[in-house]
Amino acid sequence: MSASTPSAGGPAPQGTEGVRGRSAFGAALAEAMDALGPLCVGIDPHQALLASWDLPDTPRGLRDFALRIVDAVGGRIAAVKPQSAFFERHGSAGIAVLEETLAALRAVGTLSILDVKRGDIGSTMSGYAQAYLVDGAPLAADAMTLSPYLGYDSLSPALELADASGRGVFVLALTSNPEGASVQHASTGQGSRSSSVAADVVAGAARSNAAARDANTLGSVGLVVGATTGRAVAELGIDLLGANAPLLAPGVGAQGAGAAELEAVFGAARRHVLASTSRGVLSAGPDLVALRAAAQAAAAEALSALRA
Ligand SMILES: O=c1ccn([C@@H]2O[C@H](COP(=O)(O)O)[C@@H](O)[C@H]2O)c(=O)[nH]1
Repeated sequence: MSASTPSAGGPAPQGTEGVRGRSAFGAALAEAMDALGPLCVGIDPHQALLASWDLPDTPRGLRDFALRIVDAVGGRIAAVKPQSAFFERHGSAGIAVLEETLAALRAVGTLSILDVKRGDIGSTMSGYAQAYLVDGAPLAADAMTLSPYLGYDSLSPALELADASGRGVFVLALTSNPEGASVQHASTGQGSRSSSVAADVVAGAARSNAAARDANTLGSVGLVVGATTGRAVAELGIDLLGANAPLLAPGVGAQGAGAAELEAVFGAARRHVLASTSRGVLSAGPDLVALRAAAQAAAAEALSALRA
C-alpha cells in the first residue's frame, strides 16, 4: 500500500493478521505504520461518551463501546490504545471487558498498546510486567505504557520481559498535559553534565534501544511525547531521533494538537511518531461508517504531517 493512502475508510487490508508474529514490537510497529499510516486510536470509554453513544454506564455498555471500536478500526490502523482507567472503574467486570477487548485486537491482528502507566520498585514492577507482557496472561498486550518516576532503571523487569516476549513499552518522557512540565523539564546534573528529567528518560530509552539501532531496526522501548508539548524537545536539547524509539504522541484532537503541532514538535524524528487520538475519533460514534471516516481523516492528517 502506498504511504499516502491510509486505509481506515476502505476495506481491511489483507495480511495484517499476524503482522506482529514473533518479530520484535518496534519492527512490527514500523511495518504497521508503513502499511496503514502512523495513527493510533484510543479506546477511552468516558461516561460522557457512553451517554452520547446511547449506551448505559455499565460493563455491558463498556463492552458494546469497546468492541464496536475494534470492529470499526481493527485491521485498518497501525495500533489501538485501550485506556485501562475507564475499564477499571467498572471493577472486575470492567477488567473482564478489557481482557475481551485485548483478545479481539489480537484476533484482528491489530497492535494493542495498553495505557496503564505503571511504575514501581523493581520487585513489584516484575509483577506488573507479568500481568501485561507475557504470552497467555489474561491482560497481555503488544505494548504497555510505563511511568519512570521511580527511576528509569526501576523499569528493568518490564524492559527485560518485553524484550524476551517480543513486546514493547512506551515510557513517559514529555506528557501532553500542561502540568507535566513542572517535573519533566526540571534540571538534573550540573555544568557540562546538566540535563533535564525528560532528557534523562530519553537517554535511558536510547541505551535500551542500542542493539536495535545496531541491527538497523526501530527499538521496542518507546517514549511518550505529547503532540501538545510545543518547543520543549528543542529547548531541552533532546535528541529524539537518537533514541531510535517509537514515539507515541497523544494530544491530537481533543487536546488541541493537529498536523502543524505534530510537525513542529517532532521535526527530524517525525518518521518514528505514532500519533494518538481518542475523543477526536470516538466522538464520531456510534455509527460504524462515521467512526471509520473519522479514523481515516485522522490517519490522513497524521500521514501528511509525519511522512511528507
Ligand atoms: O501524555 C499523555 C499520556 C497519555 N495520554 C492518554 O491518551 C489519551 C488521550 O485522549 P484524548 O481523548 O485524545 O485526549 C488518554 O487516554 C490519556 O490518558 C495523554 O493524553 N497524554
